[in-house]
Amino acid sequence: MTRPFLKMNGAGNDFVVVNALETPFTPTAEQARAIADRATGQGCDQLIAIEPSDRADAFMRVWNADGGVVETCGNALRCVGQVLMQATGKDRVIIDTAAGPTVAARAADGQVRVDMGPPRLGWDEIPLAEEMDTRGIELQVGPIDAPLVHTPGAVSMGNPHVVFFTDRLDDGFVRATGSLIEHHPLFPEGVNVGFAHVLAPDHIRLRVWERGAGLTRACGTGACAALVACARRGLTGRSAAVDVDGGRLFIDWDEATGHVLMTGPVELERTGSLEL
Ligand SMILES: N[C@@H](CCC[C@H](N)C(=O)O)C(=O)O
Repeated sequence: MTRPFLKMNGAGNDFVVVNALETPFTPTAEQARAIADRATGQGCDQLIAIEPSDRADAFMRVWNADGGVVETCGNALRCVGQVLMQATGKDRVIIDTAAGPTVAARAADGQVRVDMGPPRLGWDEIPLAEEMDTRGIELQVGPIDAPLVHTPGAVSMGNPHVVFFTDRLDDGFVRATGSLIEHHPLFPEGVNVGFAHVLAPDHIRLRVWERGAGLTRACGTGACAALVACARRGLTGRSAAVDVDGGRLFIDWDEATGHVLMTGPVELERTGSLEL
C-alpha cells in the first residue's frame, strides 16, 4: 500500500507526517523504525499521524525513530497545527495528543504558537522511581567527589524531561551523558535529557538527547522543560529565547495561567509517498 506523506521540520527536528484523517495508518514498531531510518528509509526523528478526534480538530500520534509510541512532540505540534490551519482556513486549531489537548495558533512571521499547557512538576508525574524535589534531583554524572554535571531539574511536558544546567554542550559529552541517563533506573518510562547553558536571564542555549531518537537538532518539549527548570532555579525569568541546533524557539511560562507557550518556525521540506 502507498501512503502520501509530508516531510516537515520544526527548527530542524524533522518528521514524516501522514494524514490519517480518512484512512487509518497503523504501522508496526518495525515499520515506523524503517520509515525513520536515515540510511534506508525516508529518515526522520519522529513519525507523525494526523488522526480524527471527537473533541479536537485532530489527534496527533507520535512514534520515535526507535519505533516506540510516545505521548507528544512540541515541534510536531507546530507542524501539524500549520497543516490543519492551512486545510481549514482557521487561525487556531485544537490538537489532541496522548498527553492531552493543545491549542496551536498562527504567530508573527509565519511562525506557529502552541499552548503546551501547565508543566507537571510532581515527582510521580515525571515520573521518577522515587520521591525527590524535582527542582534538583539526586543524580550526577562523573566522579562522586567531582561530578561533571549534577542535580538536574525534572519536568514533564506530557513527556518526561531532565535538564542539566551546564556549559558542557559538546557532541561527545551530550551523546555519552544523554545515552547513559535516557535509560537510568530513576526514570521508569525513560527520559529526554536536556543540557541547558544559561546565557542571560532571557536566553538559553540548549541541546537535547531525546528518548528514542538520540541527539536531535531541536526538541520543543525539551525547550519548554528547560525554561521551566531554569526559572524554578532562579537562573532565568519566565520567558526566554531558546537556541537549539536548528534555530530559535521562544518559550513563555505564563504567570496568570501557568501554561507554557512555545513559538517557533515550521518548514515543509517536500512531499512523497511511503510503501507499506
Ligand atoms: N521532538 C520532540 C519530542 C519527541 C518525543 C520524545 N523523544 C519523547 O520520547 O518523549 C519535541 O519537539 O518535543
